[in-house]
Amino acid sequence: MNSPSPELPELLASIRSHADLMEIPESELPRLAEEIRNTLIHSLSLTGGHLGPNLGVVELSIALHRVFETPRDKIIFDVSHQAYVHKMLTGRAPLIHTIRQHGGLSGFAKMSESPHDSYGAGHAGTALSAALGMCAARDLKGEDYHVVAVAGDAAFTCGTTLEALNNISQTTKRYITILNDNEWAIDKNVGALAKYFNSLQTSETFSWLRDKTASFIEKLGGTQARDFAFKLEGTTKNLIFPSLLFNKFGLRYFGPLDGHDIPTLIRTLAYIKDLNEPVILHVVTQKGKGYQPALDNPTKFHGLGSYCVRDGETQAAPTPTFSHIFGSTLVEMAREDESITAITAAMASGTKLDLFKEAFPKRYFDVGIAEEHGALFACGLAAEGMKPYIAIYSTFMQRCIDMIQHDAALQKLPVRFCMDRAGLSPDDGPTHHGLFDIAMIRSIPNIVFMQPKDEAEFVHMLRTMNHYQNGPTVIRYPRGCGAGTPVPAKAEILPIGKAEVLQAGQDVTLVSLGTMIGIARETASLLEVRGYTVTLINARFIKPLDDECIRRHAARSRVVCTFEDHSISGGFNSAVLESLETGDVKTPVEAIAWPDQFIEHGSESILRKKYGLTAEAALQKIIPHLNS
Ligand SMILES: Cc1ncc(C[n+]2csc(CCOP(=O)(O)OP(=O)(O)O)c2C)c(N)n1
Ligand SMILES: CC(=O)[C@@H](O)[C@H](O)COP(=O)(O)O
Ligand SMILES: [Mg+2]
Repeated sequence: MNSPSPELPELLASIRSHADLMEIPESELPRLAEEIRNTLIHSLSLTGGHLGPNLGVVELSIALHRVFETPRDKIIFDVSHQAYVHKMLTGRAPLIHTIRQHGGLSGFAKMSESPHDSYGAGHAGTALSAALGMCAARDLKGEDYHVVAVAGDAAFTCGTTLEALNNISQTTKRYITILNDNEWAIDKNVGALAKYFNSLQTSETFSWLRDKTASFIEKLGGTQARDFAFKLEGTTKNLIFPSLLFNKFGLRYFGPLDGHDIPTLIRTLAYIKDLNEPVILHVVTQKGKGYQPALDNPTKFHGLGSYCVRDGETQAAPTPTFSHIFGSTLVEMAREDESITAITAAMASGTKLDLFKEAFPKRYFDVGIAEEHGALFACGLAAEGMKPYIAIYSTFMQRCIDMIQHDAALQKLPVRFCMDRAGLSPDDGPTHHGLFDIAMIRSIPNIVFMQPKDEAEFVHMLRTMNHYQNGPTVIRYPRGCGAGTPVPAKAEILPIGKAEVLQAGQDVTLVSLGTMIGIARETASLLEVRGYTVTLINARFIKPLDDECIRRHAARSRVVCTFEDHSISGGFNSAVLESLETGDVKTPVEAIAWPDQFIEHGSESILRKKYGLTAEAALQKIIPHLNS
């Protein structure tokens, strides 16, 4: 990615190091904040990205970088989708126009991108634990740098965050957590803690504090700031006892503070920086601050593609996506089947379970960013005769492997695991690609595991899942649309473990999984124009694999080629190889799959070409076997 860097506004352009940031008079920092906001709004209108979360942390990021000095001090962002401002303040403002573009900046903190990114992420609930490990390392090495974990309110719905909280005070005396509370996950945040945080914000005391703080703190500095911080803590402790919960975890609580008030943030951070006890600072921010369309629609502006700066309008994306079909099919099935329930782990919009929520609010559960809990909750529902459908992106389902194995499969509980975003998540990149789930799941006994070749087959598979009661079923499907096959009026129940033979030939057997059927079909055509005859199998089931069908066709071909949107390591190709070996079929096997490495971010077409997930690449692999 080497498009020229657009000109940056004056103050932002002047920051190449921490010293440059410190040169800017404090009175000019609000202007810097405005410059950063404008740059974000304009730059992301072209590239897309996580606009709302970043607009919300502009002042907080400035204050953090005024008080702490990275890379010596460590700032660890939870998810790190809100780290764009941090990137801009650590020498990467001239590259902000490359964010999420192939070869450009990552949309997340990334250790290999900059020494200022002390810890990378993409999944939620990692910051507090990783920061605690860093504190322990610092203490053991006898060093004295600061470690700050910055986590959103929804990160406090993650089990790992609560597990870290439970451990902090027994591990270190110097630990700083910032709770960035904007009341939103991607959709509205849920759960008891969200309610609790919210009650603090709306309390009269916080309004009083908000009014008083700004004028009061401006007059302060040095020891007066210290006094103020004590007052702030004392006031909130006495009046609305927000500190109670965190005190029980051994953390000293400060806040809630207005997270857009730079002087207050700087004074408070400077005060808590050297405390010899673990601290949590609760700041209240507005997701999307400074841009009306983002304030009006926090869910849309959490993360989006390109948009029009004037009104925030985006180009309509092609529909129906697999997620849409999932959401609407589930609603239809639930009209006839009252035992159907739906569970999301804070991804109602992304998975389109928002359709189900609207139709059947009582049978819909948003558990927060708590995939493991969601999966166990689904097991409980299934154990009591309900039909739970839990929709989770492939990358986040990684957290549920234990629940799928130990709880659902071992006990043959008919939980329906619906795995969206299986395959590439192009702009998010390696933290989000769903390229490992087959390897993780196919070794689990008692599982039915499938992937549809197109939209119509997806509906049949969802119906098949609903019918199947002998154990857990898993279905993987990709981001976006398939071939556009019309959704059938009447869904069929597919025979479990039976592949579909789309055409039969003698020379080559192509075994395709899911929407890779498009590339497999193209490969078949390229072979046919060269005079070869081709068998084309749509596998449908990863488990149970249709051994009989695949072995029979493979045995009479000169070469087999498998196609999957998954890592080569342990995936569908491995399943076919195992099957052929067990069946004593000696035909050579080629694979079109992602290599055994983390795949960077970038557009789908660039990545597929680069890594050879194309019909041309398949042909190159197959032809030598036919010439020999
Ligand atoms: C384990 C996991 N599940 C789901 C997600 C998807 N996700 C990304 S950001 C986000 C909401 C984060 O909300 P919060 O932490 O409050 O930060 P905010 O965006 O509000 O600043 C979710 C659910 C994720 N990144 N990781
Ligand atoms: C940061 C995060 O995890 C989500 O916001 C993710 O970027 C959403 O991806 P989709 O656009 O595929 O829903
Ligand atoms: Mg939030």
